[in-house]
Amino acid sequence: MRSAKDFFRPLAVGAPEPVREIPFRPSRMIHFFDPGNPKMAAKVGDLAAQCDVVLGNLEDAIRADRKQEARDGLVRIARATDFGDAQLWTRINSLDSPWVLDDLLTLVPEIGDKLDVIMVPKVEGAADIHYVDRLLAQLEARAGLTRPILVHALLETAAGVANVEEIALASPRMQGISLGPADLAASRRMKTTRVGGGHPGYLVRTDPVGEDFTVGRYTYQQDLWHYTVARMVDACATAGILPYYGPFGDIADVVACEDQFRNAFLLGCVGAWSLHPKQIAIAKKVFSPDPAEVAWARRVIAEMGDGTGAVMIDGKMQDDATVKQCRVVVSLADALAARDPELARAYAAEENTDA
Ligand SMILES: CC(=O)SCCNC(=O)CCNC(=O)[C@H](O)C(C)(C)COP(=O)(O)OP(=O)(O)OC[C@H]1O[C@@H](n2cnc3c(N)ncnc32)[C@H](O)[C@@H]1OP(=O)(O)O
Ligand SMILES: CC(=O)C(=O)O
Ligand SMILES: [Mg+2]
Repeated sequence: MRSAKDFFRPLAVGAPEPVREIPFRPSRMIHFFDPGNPKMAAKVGDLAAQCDVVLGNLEDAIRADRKQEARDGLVRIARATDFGDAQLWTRINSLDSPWVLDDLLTLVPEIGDKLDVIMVPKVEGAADIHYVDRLLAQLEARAGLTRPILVHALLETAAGVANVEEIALASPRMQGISLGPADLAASRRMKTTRVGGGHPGYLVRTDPVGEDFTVGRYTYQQDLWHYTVARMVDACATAGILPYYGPFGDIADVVACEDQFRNAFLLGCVGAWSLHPKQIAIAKKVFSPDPAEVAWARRVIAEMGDGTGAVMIDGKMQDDATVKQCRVVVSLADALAARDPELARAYAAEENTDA
């Protein structure tokens, strides 16, 4: 581990200064596209207008014989597209794969000035981030980049979860972490065959009511991802970086997707992945605080004055700690409204109703 005083020094001569704080940029949905798929490539401009983040995926879901096509496609798209306020991210291949070196050696010099964040899959510990950190610094210096490319880790191995705190703190480049439930399930030897979401077999059951154990008992399905998401959120909050739920693979089930995203939102995540255009609106809805909640939070802040002491509002006790929660909601709402005029109008309309 680097000493505290060296932490913010560039890792290569001529590399840009590391950032001291991760900028909060709206990232409610990280929309995945295959840059080698002409149909998807043609939609990237439109997707950038609707999404906070568009991500050119080079890793899983891109066939081995199409890796180069995807990489070349991403270079073309990045150069040709005006992304407006949207961020451009990529997911490179895993560090043990035969493709990752070409990914980095191509993308940083060719489009390093357009890439905001590089997502690194299957991160197992701080050493993986340190490797990418140094290599990026060398490549940035050679390419003459003036802004560091940030790094996002994908939490999808048992070792990664065991080391999530050190991963989050590994470098000033660390922008955030996403849950990767599919690979994580395999790594943990979970007995599921899904990409995220719950499982009807993972449940608790009420006690028996008589001698027959089969009657009169209710079951409640539990969230398979609660522990990991909560741990990831704590690691990210401690490190000052951003946590995300990952993908929900049952594209048709828009209802369960919304539930899974909302659990993550309530636990502290700032966004989730959209794998299909249908999931963009779900993420936008879920990860934008509800207008009524925002109006309530503003009221609590206003009525609490300097933020200390205790008051009753509509029968509910408010004190310093509820004001802090309300500030989280309001500052997120303000940041999102600054980028999303439709949301700004919804917040303003709710304020006017309330007044
Ligand atoms: C576990 C993990 O690692 S998750 C991350 C890796 N996986 C991914 O990135 C998957 C990304 N998504 C996809 O590849 C696709 O959405 C699939 C394969 C799941 C489904 O694709 P399709 O069968 O084509 O879906 P569908 O027929 O509903 O598509 C409707 C339209 O949306 C387009 N579309 C589908 N997904 C996307 C996308 N992610 N981005 C942009 N356009 C898309 C299709 O090209 C199609 O376009 P068209 O109307 O011009 O023909
Ligand atoms: C997101 C991802 O890569 C996974 O779930 O494996
Ligand atoms: Mg994966």
